[in-house]
Amino acid sequence: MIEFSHLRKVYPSTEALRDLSLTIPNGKIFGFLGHNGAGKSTTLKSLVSIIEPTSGSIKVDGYDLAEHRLAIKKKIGYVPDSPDMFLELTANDYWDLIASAYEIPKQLRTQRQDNLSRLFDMADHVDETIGSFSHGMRQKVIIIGALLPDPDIWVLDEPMTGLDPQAIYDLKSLMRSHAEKGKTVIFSTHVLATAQELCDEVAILRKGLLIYNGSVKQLLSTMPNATLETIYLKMAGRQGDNQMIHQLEEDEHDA
Ligand SMILES: Nc1ncnc2c1ncn2[C@@H]1O[C@H](COP(=O)(O)OP(=O)(O)OP(=O)(O)O)[C@@H](O)[C@H]1O
Repeated sequence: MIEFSHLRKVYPSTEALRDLSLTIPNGKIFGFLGHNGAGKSTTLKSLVSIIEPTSGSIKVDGYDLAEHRLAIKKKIGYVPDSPDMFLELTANDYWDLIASAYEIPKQLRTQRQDNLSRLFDMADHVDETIGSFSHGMRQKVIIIGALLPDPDIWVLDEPMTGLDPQAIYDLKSLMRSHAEKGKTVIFSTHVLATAQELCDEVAILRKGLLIYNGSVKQLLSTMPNATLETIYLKMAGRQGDNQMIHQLEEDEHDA
């Protein structure tokens, strides 16, 4: 279980998170939704200790993150929002780094790496540099790296961006089966159909504020026949969206 308590993050020009409190249970797929700049990545980066919150606390299985940082980091596999890192390394070099940081026994590492690289169609590319890969292939390298230590907690920041349909399908299956084992899967996405299909619970952020936290089923039951997209746009979207779109269309027409 992960508990965020009164989390705030203030950057020099923005208050990215405003008093965020929520609990993420084990055994569920938990989605963070929100417009660009809403605070999703800031929340996930705080959980994986890439940034330090201005105030508030995070507990993982009852242990305070600030006091047990290293032990908690070892439980987490993280996919950042951009895969453009370590471009000069080969895929295999990158996974080497992860394997040594997480102290994965050699045989286990070989077995998991083989399985994951075959699943994600990367087996023929392990000795090529990450910089030579397409965006989707880079994303696959990062995903394989995050899953290599078989961490209990998956923290995936927009993990499907750039992936091909087969890889999206496979990743969704992996996420579902990880949650079914009672483990934790947290991800952010802008694709509301995916969130509706995959998430047990969601948090919707708007300009750093939590505006909904609860089950997707419950949210859908508030508006019969509506999709998560419709409900989300009513809660987090711009007022008068349709009016603005009509105005744009009219302006185009007049030009
Ligand atoms: N390193 C930083 N320095 C200054 N401001 C930052 C920094 N990182 C994020 N911010 C600001 O914090 C706010 C929240 O950003 P964050 O990346 O958490 O949003 P997000 O919901 O993940 O957005 P997106 O959907 O575009 O990825 C934004 O206003 C952003 O400009």
